[in-house]
Amino acid sequence: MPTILGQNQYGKAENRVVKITRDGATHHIKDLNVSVSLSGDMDEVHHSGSNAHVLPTDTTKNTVYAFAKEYGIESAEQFGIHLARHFVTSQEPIHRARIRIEEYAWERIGAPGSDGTGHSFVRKGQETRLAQVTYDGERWEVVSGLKDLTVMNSTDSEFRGYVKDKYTTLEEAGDRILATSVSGRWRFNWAGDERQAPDWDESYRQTRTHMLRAFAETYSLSLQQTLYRMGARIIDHRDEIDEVRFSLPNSHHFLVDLEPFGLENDNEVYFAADRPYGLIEATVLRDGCEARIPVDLTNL
Ligand SMILES: O=c1[nH]c(=O)c2[nH]c(=O)[nH]c2[nH]1
Repeated sequence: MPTILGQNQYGKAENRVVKITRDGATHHIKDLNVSVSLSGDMDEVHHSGSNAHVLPTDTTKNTVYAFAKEYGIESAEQFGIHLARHFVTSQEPIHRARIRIEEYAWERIGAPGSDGTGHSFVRKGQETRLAQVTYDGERWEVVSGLKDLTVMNSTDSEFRGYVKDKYTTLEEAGDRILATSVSGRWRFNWAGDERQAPDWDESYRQTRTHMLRAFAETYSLSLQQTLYRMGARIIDHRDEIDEVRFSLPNSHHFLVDLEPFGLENDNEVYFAADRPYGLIEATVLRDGCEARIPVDLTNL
């Protein structure tokens, strides 16, 4: 049977790179997990086994570490841009590079110069920051995001007025807990001019703040409505972002029946279920813009 080669890509996944920048006794940490994925004129290695076009995955790993020294790590996005540009412009057979980065945040233990050492850190238990940079020699795409940002509203959430059929048992809730672990991605409209690049770190901080403010300040009629407000607030306030997608598990908190113990449960004691969970997912777009973030965020 004749066969043909379909989509293919290769590279070194999950290069763990930690960069310490020493400013006298005050040190700074960048802790990244960098995955390189290259594609292009790679038919021969699959068909005949010729490696003539193959830059070894080992080399792509080495490049990540060398670039941490040569360019430093200003932000995950900037680091990804250096790497993507390098692979596409230095290797003729490579036509497209996709760099995915997870960033783990560290917090100082104490303040440098007062009660801190300047070199002691505790890993932040909150979200993981994400960045993906794709370059094909012409077009850039930068998508940033986060995962595992766990948030809760202990009131100002209800869920009523939904469809009821013969299988519906859910009681309407006028005052419930709304909790989720945010997985979000946002796509920049940056076209590749370094002089017009956003301040990636500041953009991340602001976007995260808008997302959290919208979660906190929305009187929620459903998680779907809260999701839309979170996305719309980002699009409204951040000109550099055209598209936001969220995947929000609805972490259900069920009131426990305390009656068997002769106790009243006045919206105080809940069972936090871990599964199953409602899964609410949607994209919010700037009007006139195209949706390009994949529907399934585990694919990004
Ligand atoms: O915010 C919610 N949206 C739903 O679609 C839904 N479905 C459900 O059972 N509970 C909830 N909550």
